[in-house]
Amino acid sequence: MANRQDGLAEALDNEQRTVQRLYARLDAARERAQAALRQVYAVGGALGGSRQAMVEREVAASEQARRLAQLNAVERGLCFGRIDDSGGASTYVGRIGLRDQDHESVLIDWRAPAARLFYVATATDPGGLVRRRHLHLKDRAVVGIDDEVFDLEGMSDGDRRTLVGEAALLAALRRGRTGRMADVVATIQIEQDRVIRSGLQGALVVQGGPGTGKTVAALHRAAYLLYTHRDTLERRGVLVVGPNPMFLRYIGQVLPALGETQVVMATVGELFPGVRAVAADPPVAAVVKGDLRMAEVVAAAVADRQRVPAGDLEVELDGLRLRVPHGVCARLRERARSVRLPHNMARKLYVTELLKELARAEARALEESLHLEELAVDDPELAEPLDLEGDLDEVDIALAAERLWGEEPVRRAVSELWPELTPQELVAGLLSSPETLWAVCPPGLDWTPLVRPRESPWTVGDVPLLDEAAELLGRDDSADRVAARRAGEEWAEQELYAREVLETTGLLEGGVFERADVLAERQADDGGGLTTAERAAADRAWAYGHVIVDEAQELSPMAWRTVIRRVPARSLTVVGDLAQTGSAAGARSWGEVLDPYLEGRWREERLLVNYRTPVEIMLVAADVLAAVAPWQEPPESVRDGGDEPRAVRLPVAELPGLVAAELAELGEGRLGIITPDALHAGVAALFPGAKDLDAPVVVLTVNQAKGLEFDGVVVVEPAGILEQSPMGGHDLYVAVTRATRRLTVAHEDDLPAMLSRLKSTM
Ligand SMILES: Nc1ncnc2c1ncn2[C@@H]1O[C@H](COP(=O)(O)OP(=O)(O)OP(=O)(O)O)[C@@H](O)[C@H]1O
Repeated sequence: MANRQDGLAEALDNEQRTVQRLYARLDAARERAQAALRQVYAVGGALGGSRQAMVEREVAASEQARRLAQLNAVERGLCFGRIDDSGGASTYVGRIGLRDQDHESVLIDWRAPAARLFYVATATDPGGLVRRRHLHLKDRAVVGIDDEVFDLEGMSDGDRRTLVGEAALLAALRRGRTGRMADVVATIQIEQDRVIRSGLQGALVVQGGPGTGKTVAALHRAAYLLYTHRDTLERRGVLVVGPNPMFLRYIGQVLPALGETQVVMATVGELFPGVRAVAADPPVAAVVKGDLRMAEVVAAAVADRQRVPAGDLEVELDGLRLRVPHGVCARLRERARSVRLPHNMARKLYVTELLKELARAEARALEESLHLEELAVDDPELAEPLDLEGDLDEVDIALAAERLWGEEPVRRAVSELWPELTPQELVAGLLSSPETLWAVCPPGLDWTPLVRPRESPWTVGDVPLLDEAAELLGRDDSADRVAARRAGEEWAEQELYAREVLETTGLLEGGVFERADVLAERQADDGGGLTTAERAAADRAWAYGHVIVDEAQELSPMAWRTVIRRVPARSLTVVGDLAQTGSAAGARSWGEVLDPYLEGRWREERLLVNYRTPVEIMLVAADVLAAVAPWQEPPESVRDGGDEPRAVRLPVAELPGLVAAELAELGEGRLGIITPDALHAGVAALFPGAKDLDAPVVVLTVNQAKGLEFDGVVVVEPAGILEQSPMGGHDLYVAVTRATRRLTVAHEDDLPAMLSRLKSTM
């Protein structure tokens, strides 16, 4: 025993020395990046040099600043593993790659091919390794190690573990939840590694039950792809689409902790710059809005705004009546449509042509009025009709058209026939007009649930309609508008950033810059100083290099259209669980939603192990799954020995007592209270302050809880969750699979049959 202890102490000592050396290399790399940053600004004096030189300096500076940020991000847990091969060589694996003074590699980035064995070696297939070691660090000190020795000779069948680094994994899983997802770079499992390192090309679907690490694997995949395809992806950017803002906050720290800060995160409701939709439609309206036929509806609504007057077009101008025959108006509309340009662009052509017709009409009207005057003076000499129209040449017509465009009655008449439209005007107008909906919806599509007042707030389901409208109306200037609006905010941010740069680099003391605003101005000079991620987020038409869609089962067919438009290269990671589909407009099969765009050219990986929910809770969840998606196998839980789930019958008003008892059981842990939509406000009122993920208690609807997890969960009134929508059973499955340790069901109504395993106490 003493020998083993001595051996461990010695191993810790040795590893401590190595880790110290690695941190020294990290410090040296930081100093180099800081010096390089200082150098960039020092070259050519404070503000001198050509514009070209300045731009180059800014590019170099932002590269060094990014490097510095990355080196700072990897401080915690810099090195977490070591692999030893049968030839006696050891390789250390960490959050970043580092080299010594002789340029020899001393730490391998976890994403590099050489680090792969750390994740995929198993007892049955050790790939030439004799040992894998997990290092546990507290700050810069090695506080523990876990070894797996791949000694096939001495191993029985039962010993052949399927979990990689089991001890380290279980230790990671036992940690209390903080309200923010953490990276799992030290304990990635083989099936997750396959997802993470799958190629960039094409679409990868990751289907897996609750807690199988779909989200965490997808985020590590983003980091892996950025590392492996840095050039392409930094230029084009990576977009992560999540189900709601709370979820995006929950996962928001994972990529920065992996040194990657240039990823855009958005809900579908945020994909249209300038609109921030959070409200949800009632299920019936969501289904209609999400139907692919809505693309035709929007197209028909645009066409409906390109009109021909009922009779001739008549415009009163300075006592003259300009008349363009109905047939001519119809011909002009056909001609403008036939160029197949978006509405607002084709409008230019239409307006030009119509103004020319109006110019001719004006000449005719003038002729006519002169003729009448002449008739009135009764001079047969002068009564010969004039031919003013015939006398006009092209230049006269163009000049007259230009003059007419300045006349309000003309503008009004033209705009009634072919108005300039924003997507917002078109969609708000369409949804508030039963007559238009009736006229433009195809038979069989029940448009009645769509009707609403014109000033209604935007819903998430509106965003794909706005996006569709933007495509049909023409390249919009949303990026410019957002940029203009942000210009003010940006300046404040620029200055703050510049101040930080000055402080971290010491440029302030060096006297290179005295004022942060001077530096900020120079940064602003370079295309507004926006990063790829910022430019991409502000531009509706941005083409991303890769898009990750999480909780992808929730997207409607129309939402898919919007997302796919963002990634012309069709390089996608689609992550979800069809048994958790809560939206009535959501997916029932991956083929159904993806085939229209990918024609079967997508591959699927399945994740089968549940890292969140203990066996005891999963038994309850499995009953729900059997009732709502009997074709799906529940995932297998890694954890066991959790507390027995229970049900308590009590009125909602008594929840605070139950929650206090649950918190006492959890000790340090955090608790989520999940309610039916209808009870949410009432329950939230019982727990003031329980709104944010950082609070010890948070009250959520199932929709808000999607993708999140808590040490303990209280599910309130499951019968209400079941009944709240056609997908209520799926919602209940989501609710009962959020806990890592304790699940308690609080109910006043009878428990649904699918929860009969729970014995209710008063
Ligand atoms: N390899 C791993 N090492 C340590 N923890 C892991 C690992 N894989 C998953 N986890 C943890 O398991 C939990 C569930 O992971 P995640 O949220 O990614 O699952 P999910 O499949 O997206 O779940 P859901 O479908 O319910 O949203 C998280 O706390 C995650 O950190």
